Amino acid sequence: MKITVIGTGYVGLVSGICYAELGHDVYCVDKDAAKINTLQSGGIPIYEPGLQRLSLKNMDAGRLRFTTALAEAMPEADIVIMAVGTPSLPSGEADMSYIEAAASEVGAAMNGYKVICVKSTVPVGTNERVGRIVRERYDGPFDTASLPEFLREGTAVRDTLHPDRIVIGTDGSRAARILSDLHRPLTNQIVLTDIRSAEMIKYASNAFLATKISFINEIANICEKVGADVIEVAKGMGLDNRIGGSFLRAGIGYGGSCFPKDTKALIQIAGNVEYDFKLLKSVVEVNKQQRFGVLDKLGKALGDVRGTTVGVWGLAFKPETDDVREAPALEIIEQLIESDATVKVYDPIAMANFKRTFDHPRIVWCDSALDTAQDSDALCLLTEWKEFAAIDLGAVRAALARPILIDGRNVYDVQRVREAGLHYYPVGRPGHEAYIPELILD
Ligand SMILES: NC(=O)c1ccc[n+]([C@@H]2O[C@H](COP(=O)([O-])OP(=O)(O)OC[C@H]3O[C@@H](n4cnc5c(N)ncnc54)[C@H](O)[C@@H]3O)[C@@H](O)[C@H]2O)c1
Ligand SMILES: O=c1ccn([C@@H]2O[C@H](COP(=O)(O)OP(=O)(O)O[C@H]3O[C@H](CO)[C@@H](O)[C@H](O)[C@H]3O)[C@@H](O)[C@H]2O)c(=O)[nH]1
Repeated sequence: MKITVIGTGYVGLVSGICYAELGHDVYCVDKDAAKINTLQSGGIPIYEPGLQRLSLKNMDAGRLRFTTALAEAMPEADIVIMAVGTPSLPSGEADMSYIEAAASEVGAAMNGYKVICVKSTVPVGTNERVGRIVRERYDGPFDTASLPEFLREGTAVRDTLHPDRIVIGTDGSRAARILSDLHRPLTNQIVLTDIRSAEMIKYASNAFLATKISFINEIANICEKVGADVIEVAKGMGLDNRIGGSFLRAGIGYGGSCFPKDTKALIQIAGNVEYDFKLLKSVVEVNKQQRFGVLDKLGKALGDVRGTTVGVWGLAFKPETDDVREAPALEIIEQLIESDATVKVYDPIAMANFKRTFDHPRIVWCDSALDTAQDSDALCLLTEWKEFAAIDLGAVRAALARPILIDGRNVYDVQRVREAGLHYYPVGRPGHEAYIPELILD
C-alpha cells in the first residue's frame, strides 16, 4: 500500500518507518524543514533505539521518503495518517490547531478515494470534525478513521512492530478492511470499533495507567510511614492476574508528553459534558505532589538545602529517551535553585534537550555520573538509566562530600547501598532511617 504520514515526531516517524519495514511505500511529511533535512540525509532527529538502522534500510530499499511538501506526498497515497501534536492548552484541553490545519491541507491535496486516519491522541468527535474540514475542500469519496497509537518512547520500535493490540475506529467497512489488512501482519488482536469509542479507548488507557502509578505512589507514601516495603507490596499485588504487575513501580511520579497532557484533557472532555471526573483529578494531584518527596527527603538528610551542592542523575522523563517534556527533573531542579542550592546534573542522552528547555547559572552540566557526585552534598537519582544502576557505589561514596543518596526510582538493593556506606533514601522502602513504628491497633 502507499501511505503518507503527516508529522515526523516520536509517533509519525516511528510509525512511518515501521510501515515501510512491513514493505509499504511510505512518504513522511513534516513542516519542519530542519527535521526533513536530517531525515533525508540518513539522520534521526530524536533519540529512539533501533530507529536509525530501520530508516536507512528502508530508504536504501526505496520504500521510505521524506518531504516538506504534502502536495508531493499525497497524490498516490491510499492511506493518509495524521500524527501531528495535540499539546495542552492552558485550560488543560487538547490544542486542535495542528490537526485542523493538517486536515485542511489534506482536503486541498485530495485527488481520489483515501482513508484519512488520525493517529494523534484527540478528543471524542475530532475525526468527525476532520471529515467536515476535508469535505469543505474536496467533494469526492473518502473515509476517516481513528487509529490511536499506544507506543512508549524508548521502546517505540518494538511496541510498533509487536503491539498488544491495534484499535481501528471507522464508520465504513471499506476503511475497516483496508486498515485491518495493513495491520494484520503485526497482530491478531485487532479491535474494530466505531470512531468515538476508538478515540475514547486511547484516553481511557492512558488515564488507567496513570491511575495505577498514582495508586502505587500513595501506597508507597503509606509504606514509608508504617515500615513496609512497596516493592514487596507491588510484587504481592501484581501476581494477582486481575491486578497485573506492570505500572506498579513507585517513584517520583509520571512525566512525559502523554500522561500529564492526556489526563488533563480527559478531565476537560468529561467536564464539557458536565461530568466531574473526581478519581482522575486525584490521580493528577497525587502525581503533582509525588516529585516533591525528593525535596522533603533532601531537607531531612541535609538539614538545610540552602548553600549546598546537590547532584542530579537523570533529566529525561524516563530512560532510553531524550524527551524532557514534563520531566519531574524540571520542577525538582527549579525548586532546588529557588532554595539556593547549586545543582550538578548529568543524563546520558537528554542533556541538550534539557538545557534548551531550562538553563540557569546555578546548574553545572557534568560529563559523567561520577563527575556529578564529586564533592556534592547529596545525590538524587531521578531517571533509572542502566548506567546508574550498574555504577560502583563505593566510588560514588568516595566522590561525595556527604554520603547521601536519594533514589527517586528505587533502583538499588538496600543492602548494597548500606555496604557502600551511603545513607539511602528510596521511595516507600526502609532505607537509611528504617522506621519500624510501633503500630497501635486498638
Ligand atoms: N510521543 C508519544 O510517545 C506518543 C505516543 C502515542 C500517541 N502520541 C500522540 O501522538 C501525537 C504526536 O505526538 P508526538 O510526540 O509524535 O509529537 P511531536 O511534537 O514529537 O511531533 C509532531 C510533529 O508534527 C509536525 N507537524 C505539525 N503540524 C504539521 C503539518 N500541518 N504538516 C506537517 N507536519 C506537521 C511538527 O513539526 C512535529 O514534527 C500527539 O497527539 C500525541 O499525544 C504520542
Ligand atoms: O510503573 C511505572 C511506570 C511508568 N512510570 C512513569 O510513567 C511515565 C510514562 O512512562 P511510559 O508509559 O513507559 O512512557 P510513555 O512513552 O509516556 O508512554 C505512555 O504514553 C504514550 C503516549 O500516549 C502511550 O502511547 C503509551 O502506551 C503509554 O505507556 C514515565 O515518567 C515513567 O517514569 C512510573 O512512574 N511507574
